[in-house]
Amino acid sequence: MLRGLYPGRFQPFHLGHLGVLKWSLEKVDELIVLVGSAQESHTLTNPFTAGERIEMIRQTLEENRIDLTRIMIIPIPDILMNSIWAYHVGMYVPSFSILFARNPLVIRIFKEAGYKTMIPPAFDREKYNSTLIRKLIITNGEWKDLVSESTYSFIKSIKGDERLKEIVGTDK
Ligand SMILES: Nc1ncnc2c1ncn2[C@@H]1O[C@H](COP(=O)(O)OP(=O)(O)OP(=O)(O)O)[C@@H](O)[C@H]1O
Ligand SMILES: NC(=O)c1ccc[n+]([C@@H]2O[C@H](COP(=O)(O)O)[C@@H](O)[C@H]2O)c1
Repeated sequence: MLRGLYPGRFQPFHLGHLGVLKWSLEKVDELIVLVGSAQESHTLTNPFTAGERIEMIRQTLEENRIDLTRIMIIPIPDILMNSIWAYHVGMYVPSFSILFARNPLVIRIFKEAGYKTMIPPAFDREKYNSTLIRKLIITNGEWKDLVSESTYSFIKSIKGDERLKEIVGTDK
């Protein structure tokens, strides 16, 4: 049984993340989606709580009829020491043998810790990136099509868009 790990902040989870997840699931039997920076929320770069991000991911998987028995979604807070981060992660998640990531720091840390790493293709990265989505939310731009229908509805239901705008002070 082959298990993989896909870390990210997922602020918010978008269709590029979904592309990576589907691609990774073709390579392994089970995938751990690691929700990083779990301690963060209510900031410009990290507006959503770990729990909210887990809901977005889970609802998107359900919407896309992805077998949830093959996926674990696990939150993890950051630590101050990059050199031991892979071991810290190893303590929070079931064993895995392949890392899926495009973030160079993450790849480096896990390579040094002896893990096999695979770099997924970029899925329309100019369009599908969370920084752009957060910017569009703040400026009242069109971001609906960059996330799944369930993520869009979920963010609206928790008034996550209003939260983000209030944080940066552009709601007035
Ligand atoms: N469109 C995409 N195609 C392929 N990989 C992606 C895409 N978007 C993000 N990733 C990868 O998914 C992982 C988690 O990404 P992350 O949660 O940081 O999203 P992001 O869109 O890069 O967010 P932000 O803009 O807030 O930094 C990283 O390895 C990142 O490179
Ligand atoms: N020292 C640490 O705690 C450490 C090191 C590298 C990445 N991370 C986390 O892993 C996640 C990586 O995701 P991104 O690719 O979205 O940046 C982030 O939440 C990041 O903070 C944590």
